[in-house]
Amino acid sequence: MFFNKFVRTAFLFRVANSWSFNEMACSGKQCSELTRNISYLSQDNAVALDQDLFNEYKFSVDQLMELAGLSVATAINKAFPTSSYNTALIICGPGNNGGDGLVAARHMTLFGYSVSIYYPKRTPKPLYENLLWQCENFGVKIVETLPPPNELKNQYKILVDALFGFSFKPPVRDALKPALEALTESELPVCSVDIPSGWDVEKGPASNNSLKPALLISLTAPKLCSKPEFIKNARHFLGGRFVPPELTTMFEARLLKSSILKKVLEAIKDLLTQATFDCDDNGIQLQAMDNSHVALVSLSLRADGFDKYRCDRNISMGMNLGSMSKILKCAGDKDTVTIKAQDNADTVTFVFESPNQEKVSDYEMKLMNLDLEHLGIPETEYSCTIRLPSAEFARMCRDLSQFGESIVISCTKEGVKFSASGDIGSANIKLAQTASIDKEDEAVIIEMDEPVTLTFACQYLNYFTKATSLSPQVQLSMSADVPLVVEYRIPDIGHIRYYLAPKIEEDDN
Ligand SMILES: NC(=O)C1=CN([C@@H]2O[C@H](COP(=O)(O)OP(=O)(O)OC[C@H]3O[C@@H](n4cnc5c(N)ncnc54)[C@H](OP(=O)(O)O)[C@@H]3O)[C@@H](O)[C@H]2O)[C@@H](O)CC1
Ligand SMILES: [K+]
Repeated sequence: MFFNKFVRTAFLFRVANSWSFNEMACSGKQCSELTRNISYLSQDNAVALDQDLFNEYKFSVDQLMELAGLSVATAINKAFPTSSYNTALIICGPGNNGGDGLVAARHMTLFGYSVSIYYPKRTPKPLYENLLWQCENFGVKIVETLPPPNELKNQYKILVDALFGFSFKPPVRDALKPALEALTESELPVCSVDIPSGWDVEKGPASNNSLKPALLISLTAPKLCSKPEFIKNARHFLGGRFVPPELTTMFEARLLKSSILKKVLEAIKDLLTQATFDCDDNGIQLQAMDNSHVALVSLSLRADGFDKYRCDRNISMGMNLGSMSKILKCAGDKDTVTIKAQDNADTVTFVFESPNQEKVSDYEMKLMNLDLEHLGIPETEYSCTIRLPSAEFARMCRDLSQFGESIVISCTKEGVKFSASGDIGSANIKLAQTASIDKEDEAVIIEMDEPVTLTFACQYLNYFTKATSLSPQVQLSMSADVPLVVEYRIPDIGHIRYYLAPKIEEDDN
């Protein structure tokens, strides 16, 4: 009993079926596996993956077939339980799809079904001969002659279609036509293994008369013909847990402290509703104008700052930052966070793991197609750079914004002055360079080639200070007539920089 339960969870992932969605959704780990596997394979890809499993990953055919057949039996038992569907006829073809059917027959017998097999074109190889031998010894009945399709329902409650898999090339040859007709014309629910027989592996059913399965169990990965527009209302499972994770994931970035990513999001989400994360071998970059096109945000997270980083191909992921922030709020501060994406995927997955792996949760987020142009940021020599404690800067910006909408930053050899004025009066805060630097985080350091005085909108400076918790220090770089740069260095991993153009003093004329 326990074993049965175990194998069900271990080998079966549901792809698209409303009926036990909640069960899957709350079972943490399985959901991440589920999303990782949902990309559709062409016929060539399916054959290539098959070869990789044998050649690169050293699986044997009977190993894969056993796992495939077990997941088929498990899916059938879920969708068509023995309480209502106790008799099954499995129609087996000459290839490996038929072999999956022979394995499923044995497991279905153990699940309590009364199983018969129709196996018209037997392949004289020890693998198939042994599987058939095992079936016979497990009490599976071998049907030599098929009754007419309309009589099948007098003897069986379900049919299992293990006739053709991904190597089928239409049209079906005469010798196997009766087997296919039984599947298409019986009016019994049909459970198709990997590919509904007779369908084009990529283009789906050829006509309205093609097989309409009630259940499809994709093996390894769904093929193009299993897209929802083809399988319509059929229940759809993904079976066969033998795909090595590295085959399906092409981007993976892991941080032991999710808090860094949470803080990064806090630092940008009020300025940007959406942004593209550009990932390559060197790390993750984000560059975007704020929603009102006044400020520019530039984020850089180096690959070596992550605890694990892998990016097989450059990938740009457009994300809604509000949604991403909601997801990151679900992570505990001590959780590790892993961001994962598949090749050409339209989703990204966030996995949070508690310190002892007692709790693992994953969240899948839809990616967006953002057509955002990249703005080159020129390397600039600045007339002044001011480093000061980030909390001090945040407090000054907040305090001064009570007085007016703008802050004037004036850097001279005496120090730096932040001023604001408005209806209630005016305010000036002067900071001098720290005399001795005992505590670097608390130091004020001013480097000045030429004095500069510029005016900036308070509102934006206040947005920038949302990055305060990322770094104990902030650096302001200023030159006449170029945007101010407000930079927070994120320890050991990168930086976030905000660029803000100075306000032009209004001319009296
Ligand atoms: N890792 C994986 O990927 C795994 C794959 N697995 C399973 O293997 C399946 C693929 O197996 P496969 O390659 O043996 O091909 P499959 O489709 O069963 O049969 C080909 C046979 O059909 C015949 N035939 C073809 N066209 C025909 C026609 N028009 N009319 C009549 N006959 C026709 C063809 O004959 P031939 O043309 O060679 O004379 C040949 O004998 C896959 O779908 C999955 O179920 C799992 O077991 C484990 C993991
Ligand atoms: K099939």
